[in-house]
Amino acid sequence: MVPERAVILAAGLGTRMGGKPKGLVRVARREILYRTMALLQEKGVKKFVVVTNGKYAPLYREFIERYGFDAELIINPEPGMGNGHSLHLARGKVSGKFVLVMSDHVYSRDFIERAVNGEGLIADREPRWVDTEEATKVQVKDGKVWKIGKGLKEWDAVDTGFFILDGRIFEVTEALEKEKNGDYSLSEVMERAKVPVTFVDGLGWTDVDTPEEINRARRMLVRTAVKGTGDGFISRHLNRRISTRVSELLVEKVTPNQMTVLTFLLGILSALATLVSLPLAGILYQLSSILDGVDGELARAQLRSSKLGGYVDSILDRYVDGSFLAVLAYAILNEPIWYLVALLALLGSVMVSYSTERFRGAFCRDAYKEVPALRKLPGKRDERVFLTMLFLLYPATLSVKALFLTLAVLTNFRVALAIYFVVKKVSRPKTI
Ligand SMILES: Nc1ccn([C@@H]2O[C@H](COP(=O)(O)OP(=O)(O)OP(=O)(O)O)[C@@H](O)[C@H]2O)c(=O)n1
Ligand SMILES: O=P([O-])([O-])O[C@@H]1[C@@H](O)[C@H](O)[C@@H](O)[C@H](O)[C@@H]1O
Ligand SMILES: [Mg+2]
Repeated sequence: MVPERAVILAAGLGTRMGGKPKGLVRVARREILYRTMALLQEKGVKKFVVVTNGKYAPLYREFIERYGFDAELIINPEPGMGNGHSLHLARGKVSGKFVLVMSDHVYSRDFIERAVNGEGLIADREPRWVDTEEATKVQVKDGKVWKIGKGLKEWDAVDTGFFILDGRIFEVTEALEKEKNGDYSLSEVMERAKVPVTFVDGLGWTDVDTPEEINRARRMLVRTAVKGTGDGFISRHLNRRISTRVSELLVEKVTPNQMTVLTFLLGILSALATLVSLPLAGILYQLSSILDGVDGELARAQLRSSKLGGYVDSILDRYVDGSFLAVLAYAILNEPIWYLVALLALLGSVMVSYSTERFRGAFCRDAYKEVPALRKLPGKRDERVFLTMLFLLYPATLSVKALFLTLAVLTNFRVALAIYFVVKKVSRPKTI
């Protein structure tokens, strides 16, 4: 059960960041704290307690009001003390289980979806986006924190700055308040409390302490924004390597919808280019296919995914494919039988997408997740576009006819197999 409360430690002065509230630093066009609070809210957290300092309180208050978060601000009058004291100040504001997070950590959706179901300190045994030299490291014994700190020589995992705790933690902070006169770190609290450790390994999260680490956080968000299923062979092994780098360059400047329109226009340009130069048309078509992945990456990295955006993007892709094949047939073919083949290629290209989208309409599920066999079938859009480019690099009527014949057979055979696999899956008892 996901806790309904979350405490956010945001009382630090951000000196390594040039003296600014790190939770309000924007990465991929969103404040760090917006992303964390919005994703936690999506998972069921209803109320937030933000512990900040007197200098940054007005800025956090404006931020909370602007986005309408149900959040209470607590002022830590001594931000120069350890952040364990900041946690202690939240005592009495939360009861039962609660989430505790750092304001300067950037978490991907996948990470939060896993972490909110954990217990105790969420630790990563395969940290991909932090400098382990700088990170807080944890030695785990019997499933609990045994030792914790940045200087550990031997360690089992890295502290992700994400915790699922309960009221008992304040017994430990109470004791440390007296022993340390209020100056102690969160790490000391966790080591004293011997909190349980939950491993969430290898997912997207990072700690932002310096301006350089903003770039690392941006790269993490984009690289982990690649959609899970549905990518074809060319997309997985070629297109995504390029599109994610383009997304990194654009993620602070371009919205997903702007990218959708740009990619559509490039696709239409590639169709018109078939009237001028087949090799150029093929290359532009492949370029538009690569960039077609950017709008989705931007949307997921910027937390701006929308059903409407995906809907429009899918329809525009069909028009690009239809226009390209139609203009290519008009430019090169002149025999009725080959117009028929071109028509079958165009129909098949649209039906590949329709067959999986109709599955979603009928069963409200993702076809590639429900019927894994579909992922192995060749003929997805990224593969078709790449194949088209290859055929058009040799600009001859024969290669165009061979292309249309290949697409007509490939796409319609794939649709037939898709129907077979779906029928097989649905007719099996207790499947969908
Ligand atoms: N007295 C403090 C010190 C830090 N923090 C919080 O604990 C997290 C980790 O601390 P750190 O990365 O050190 O943040 P800053 O102290 O702001 O950074 P700096 O050390 O560069 O000043 C941050 O979310 C920070 O806001 C806190 O709540 N109370
Ligand atoms: O590096 P930093 O942000 O100053 O230190 C932080 C620690 O104060 C915190 O206890 C831990 O949970 C975070 O992961 C991070 O390591
Ligand atoms: Mg930090």
